[in-house]
Amino acid sequence: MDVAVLGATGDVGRQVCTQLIERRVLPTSSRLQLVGRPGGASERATYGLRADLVDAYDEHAPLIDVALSPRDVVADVVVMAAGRTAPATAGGSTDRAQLAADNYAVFESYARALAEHGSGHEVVVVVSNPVELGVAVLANALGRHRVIGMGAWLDTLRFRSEIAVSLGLRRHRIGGFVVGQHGADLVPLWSTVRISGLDLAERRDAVEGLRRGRSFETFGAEIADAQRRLLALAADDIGAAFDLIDTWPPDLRVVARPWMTHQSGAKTATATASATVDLVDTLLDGREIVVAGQVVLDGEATVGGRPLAGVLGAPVVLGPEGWTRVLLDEPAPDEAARVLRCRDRIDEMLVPWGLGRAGVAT
Ligand SMILES: NC(=O)c1ccc[n+]([C@@H]2O[C@H](COP(=O)([O-])OP(=O)(O)OC[C@H]3O[C@@H](n4cnc5c(N)ncnc54)[C@H](O)[C@@H]3O)[C@@H](O)[C@H]2O)c1
Repeated sequence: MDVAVLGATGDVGRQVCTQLIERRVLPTSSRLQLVGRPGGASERATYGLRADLVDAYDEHAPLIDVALSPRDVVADVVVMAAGRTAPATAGGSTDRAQLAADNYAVFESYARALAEHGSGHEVVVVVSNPVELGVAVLANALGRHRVIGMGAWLDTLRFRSEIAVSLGLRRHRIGGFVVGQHGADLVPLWSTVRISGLDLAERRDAVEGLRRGRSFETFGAEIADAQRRLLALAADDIGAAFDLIDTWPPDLRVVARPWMTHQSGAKTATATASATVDLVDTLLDGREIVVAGQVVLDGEATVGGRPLAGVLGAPVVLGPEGWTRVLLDEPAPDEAARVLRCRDRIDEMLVPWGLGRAGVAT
């Protein structure tokens, strides 16, 4: 099985390539295709990255080659990590509408090329932001079951980690999913949280303690306030900003910590790549595993009694040919209301591209 990484020399792309080899997800008989842009710095760095990876991992590296045109992408799994990112500076614009305008052309060029020249079976893992736009564009061209955005899986892993830290447990003892839109508009589903070793009543007590009497009715305002406070603090003392995050409840930390990490200049490339490689590993493995991901829904799940359609992060079964089933039970009322608002905001973002709920091909 072969993997292509689009935007291989970017911060995320480079980490994805490194972790694919380092974690031995790709056997030596497979091929890793590094995809860059022709001409200039990208072309030079793509060849350079190939040489560096071979230098580092010669004994167990897969075959590594370079492609510089969307039509030359050949792989079973394609990781879309190309395109612009929000500036990694304190107060830098995180305007997803502007990102959408910038990255639409990148999504579209690869979607068209894969539809025309691909095998018809590639599965695409979308990392580039806005993840929801990337998923909509690629699903429209390739079919919705072959495209999954990794943002909801990364958010899910972060939610589990933050709960684990608060309870003094390891992450693998925590279950539960984050759905919705990647970024500040995510929906951590407390109703899906499971804690191994705790019965129903103990779990309910633990979750109530962690939520500190809050509901999602005020979550949007809490996030905006948290970001304002962090920006003010980070200007003089970034350490104090991270310390402040530690005092907040887990669902707020899930949004605030990666936001601050990106704004600190470090970006979130390592964790993003790790969650992406998890999904690639699952796709290559041949087994079906429940993950969360941004997918194009067509009424497979209902929330608040309404069938969900369009792009949304949701728990899905992922296997070698893409995602199949959606495993989303009716959430709690405040969660359902936030999911529906979030779905509407994604839809608004997609409408200018003709990819709102009404325009998404299924
Ligand atoms: N989903 C997530 O959780 C998550 C987390 C972090 C970053 N991201 C997103 O991932 C994307 C990459 O982030 P980054 O930090 O690596 O950015 P980066 O600027 O470091 O790298 C982007 C790379 O894309 C390449 N590129 C641009 N257009 C291309 C094209 N048409 N073909 C091939 N390559 C092209 C650039 O040359 C560059 O190497 C961004 O959209 C960012 O917002 C997503």
